[in-house]
Amino acid sequence: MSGGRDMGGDAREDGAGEGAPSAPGSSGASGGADSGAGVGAGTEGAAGAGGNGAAGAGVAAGAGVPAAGVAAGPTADTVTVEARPEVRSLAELEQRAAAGRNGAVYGQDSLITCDRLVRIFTADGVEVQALQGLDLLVGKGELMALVGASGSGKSTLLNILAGLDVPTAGAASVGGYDLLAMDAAARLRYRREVVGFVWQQTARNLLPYLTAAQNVVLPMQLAGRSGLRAKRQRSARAGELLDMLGVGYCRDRRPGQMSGGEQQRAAIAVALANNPSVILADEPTGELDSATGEQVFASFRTANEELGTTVVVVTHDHAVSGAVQRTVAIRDGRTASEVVRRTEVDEHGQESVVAREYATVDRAGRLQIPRDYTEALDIRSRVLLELEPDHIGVWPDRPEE
Ligand SMILES: Nc1ncnc2c1ncn2[C@@H]1O[C@H](COP(=O)(O)OP(=O)(O)OP(=O)(O)O)[C@@H](O)[C@H]1O
Repeated sequence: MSGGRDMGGDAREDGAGEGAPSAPGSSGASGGADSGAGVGAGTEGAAGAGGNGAAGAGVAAGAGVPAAGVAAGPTADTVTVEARPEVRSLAELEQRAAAGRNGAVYGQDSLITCDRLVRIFTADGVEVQALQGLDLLVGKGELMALVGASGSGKSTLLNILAGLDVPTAGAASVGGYDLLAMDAAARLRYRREVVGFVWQQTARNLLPYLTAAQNVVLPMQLAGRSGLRAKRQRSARAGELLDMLGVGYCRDRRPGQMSGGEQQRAAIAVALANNPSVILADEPTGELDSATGEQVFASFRTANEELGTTVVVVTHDHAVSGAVQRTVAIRDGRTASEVVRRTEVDEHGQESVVAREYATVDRAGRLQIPRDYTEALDIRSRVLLELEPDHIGVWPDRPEE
């Protein structure tokens, strides 16, 4: 992981600045002791910064062409800070356009790519913009969470990724499937073979008149071949999946004979039945007590670690959002910030998990400054930007003293 905006050593697990305000500038990551809301882009991600004479020039955002541009790199996690050079000639313009065309395609190495995704609902003549140009990349094998306030667009996004809903505009792909261009047959294949889904309501995940094993076999039957050998293989796979998730003893029980946690773990086995690339889960621990929720989350982790399945969980559960490698916060239909956790080993060999919060820079170069930061420094409509060799300073727009 390179670049990104280190918003403080202690990440706020609720993400998106939606939790309790934290003191801005406490990270010590920005330049200058009196820098206020200085934004310290990590030095790794600042390649190319300060490459021309524009560095260090104070610029009032919104007042003409800024001298310093912040542009998203090839992935949402890679932030390239570049000074915007003056255009000198037509030849240079052409050269830059060609470089753009030949550059890395956004999300080309990701399993899930959402590019400026828009979803507008119309109800009773009123338009609701549930997704407002959302960018998101998820790598193969990731275990990540989506968080955000109620109504921020999480379920809308998950339904699109599940192939249950179609975006109004933008682009979205999962495992090479273009979610806007699939015909009915491709959509069915996608939902059977590429994604698995776990809902919050336990009753929605399992058919009540089938045993746990029969529930796991069902998607394989729908997708698979007939014949005795295939039947035995399906049954064996159902048993293996239930065993792997710690609910093998429930294989002959119907949902009504299982606890909520057991049902959710069996539901994960159902979602895994056809060996999907990704499992999407919407509040899978929402109806469970914390101890049971932890067991269910452990099953997602097992699926991720043992089978390499990518897992995307929408959650309000802090135990879940705090335990994944990456937590992306959605605010007002856009990705706003993310917390990335890494295990670091100190000089005594002691391991600890270090969480850092990053602000998202979207494809147009827009950066959302968390509300508690802007409020703390009374930042309103504009800020001063200063491009330094290894970071960008963001300054409140105060009248000259
Ligand atoms: N089918 C629909 N018709 C009209 N508006 C909708 C529809 N589905 C969602 N919305 C609206 O879109 C916005 C985003 O809703 P969404 O369910 O995605 O939010 P959410 O972040 O999942 O919220 P929660 O955490 O409460 O589940 C909300 O304003 C919601 O009212």
